[in-house]
Amino acid sequence: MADPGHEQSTIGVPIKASSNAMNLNVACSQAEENGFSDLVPATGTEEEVREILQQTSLKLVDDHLVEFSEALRTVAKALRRVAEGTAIATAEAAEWKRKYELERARNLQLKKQSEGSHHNPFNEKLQNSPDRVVMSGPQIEQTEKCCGKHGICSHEILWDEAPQSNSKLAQEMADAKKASFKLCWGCNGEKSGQHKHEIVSFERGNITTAERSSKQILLKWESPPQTVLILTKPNSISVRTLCAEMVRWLKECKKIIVFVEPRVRTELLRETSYFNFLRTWKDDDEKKLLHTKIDLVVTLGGDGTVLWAASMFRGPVPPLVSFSLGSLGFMTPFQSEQYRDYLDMLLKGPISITLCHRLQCHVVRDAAKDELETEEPILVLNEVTIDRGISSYLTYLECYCDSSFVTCVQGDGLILSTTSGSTAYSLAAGGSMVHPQVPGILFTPICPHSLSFRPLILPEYVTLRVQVPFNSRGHAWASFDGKDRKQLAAGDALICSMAPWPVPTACQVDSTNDFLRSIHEGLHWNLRKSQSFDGPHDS
Ligand SMILES: NC(=O)c1ccc[n+]([C@@H]2O[C@H](COP(=O)([O-])OP(=O)(O)OC[C@H]3O[C@@H](n4cnc5c(N)ncnc54)[C@H](O)[C@@H]3O)[C@@H](O)[C@H]2O)c1
Ligand SMILES: Nc1ncnc2c1ncn2[C@@H]1O[C@H](COP(=O)(O)OP(=O)(O)OP(=O)(O)O)[C@@H](O)[C@H]1O
Repeated sequence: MADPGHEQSTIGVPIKASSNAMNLNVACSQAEENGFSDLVPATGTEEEVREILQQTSLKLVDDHLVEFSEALRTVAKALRRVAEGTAIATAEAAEWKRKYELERARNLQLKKQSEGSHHNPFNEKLQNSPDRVVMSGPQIEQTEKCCGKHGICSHEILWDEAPQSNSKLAQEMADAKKASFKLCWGCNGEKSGQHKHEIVSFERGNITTAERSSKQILLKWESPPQTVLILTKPNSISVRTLCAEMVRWLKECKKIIVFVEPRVRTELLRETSYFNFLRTWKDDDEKKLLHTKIDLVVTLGGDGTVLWAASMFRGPVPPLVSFSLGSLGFMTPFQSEQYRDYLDMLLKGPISITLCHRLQCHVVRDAAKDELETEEPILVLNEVTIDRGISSYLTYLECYCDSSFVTCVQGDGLILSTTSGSTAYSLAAGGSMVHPQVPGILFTPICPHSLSFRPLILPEYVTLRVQVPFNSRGHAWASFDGKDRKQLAAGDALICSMAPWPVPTACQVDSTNDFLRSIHEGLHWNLRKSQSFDGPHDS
């Protein structure tokens, strides 16, 4: 009798059994092809093999579907990024074109005004030269230097026609006529109005760069400062004592309105009710408006207090004066013992300042439907670190710079640092020390598991994107100036670019002198005993 579970074929073979056996063979070979051969026992019964194959084939289907949907998601995101990038680039190019046309129109007008009445130094030089070239076509002219007030200085004054002359040089010049060109801005060069000054000018076809980093800046008060915010390192008796003394002096000798943190006000009031005049804020909304009231911020503590002060301002930051009451004090150039003299000087002005750039960081969760759906931006003065946190696996981070793939970080993590943060964690991870006025973003790996991964310094206008890919074994953790750890799961990304609000920090002397003094005194840079004169010499 036939097995009730099996139909009979016309030749009396149980169909299901035979097809099952066939399927089994096919499935076995498929499993082997897919690298699951070790799962199929060599001496297993048919039932055991079938069970394993059912599990593996289901697992395979599931895995393939997951992989496929992840791949689709990645492609969709990449397409969206490309589309956004193109839109931004097109808008920027249009804006530059508009500025260029305006500038050109202005130049033509200037040329008309000055024609006939104006000696062109360039032409004069040519006329006096032995190989005199008689210029024809549009006159080459020196326009007044326009520095940023009118947007880009794009005086494109190329001569369109060949100079006419019988001289040999003129003939050679005519033969080697310089091709005209145009420079277009296709990246985030002027994103969010960060770059108000001209970047590149091209006069007579020569590309000339304007200075990108600012020279020493002086801050001059137009009206006397009236409000000072004092921020202090917590749990330090010497800091609290100095704070109380400084508050009294500012109020009584300088008639200054003093703000302190709510914690500090409570502490001081516990000592005496004299400090009732101290101002503070009640909630986050009031705190957000501080920059509209405060003329000068004073910090009493170490570098951590400077970072704390910067983190309080999520937009513009008032000028910051840091008194050293910490151990290292890389960013605290003023000695607290002479605070009266320094404050006297600073309240009068002018103040030599360093604009310490900050990075603006956005976390984009994979769950977000839209790339623009980010969490509140976080501003850092030193760096944002993406590391493996408590995970014991290597971090696996995909990094992009604008739309270009940079690398995959496989190691303990990655530091994206400002130049003023270059002497902090980035330095410890092997990054360069960079003068704080150099505009740039440091890209420093932490313990990379690779012999060839060297730190990079990228230009300040780029946008960096660090993504935890779906095939990462562990999560990553982002921390901001060493604080506020945030977990980044597979698919999450951190987007980082230069923030438009630097921290204007008062210098003791100037930014270069302060920087060099800090690396010598704080970090003992290149400390070595001098070679003695005593010994062999070049004859
Ligand atoms: N391995 C490391 O060197 C390491 C590890 C973690 C954090 N950090 C740094 O600590 C910073 C947080 O500082 P904190 O005071 O809140 O923590 P903290 O008390 O742990 O101080 C870390 C040290 O870094 C110094 N520092 C901070 N900013 C600096 C800068 N721009 N240049 C030179 N030295 C600097 C501080 O003076 C302090 O000695 C982070 O932003 C990070 O740069 C460094
Ligand atoms: N006003 C504040 N409120 C809360 N925390 C603060 C404040 N000021 C500083 N901190 C935190 O206190 C810690 C120690 O401060 P800070 O780094 O200034 O002192 P330090 O460690 O003695 O000095 P240094 O960093 O020069 O060694 C830092 O982590 C900082 O973030």
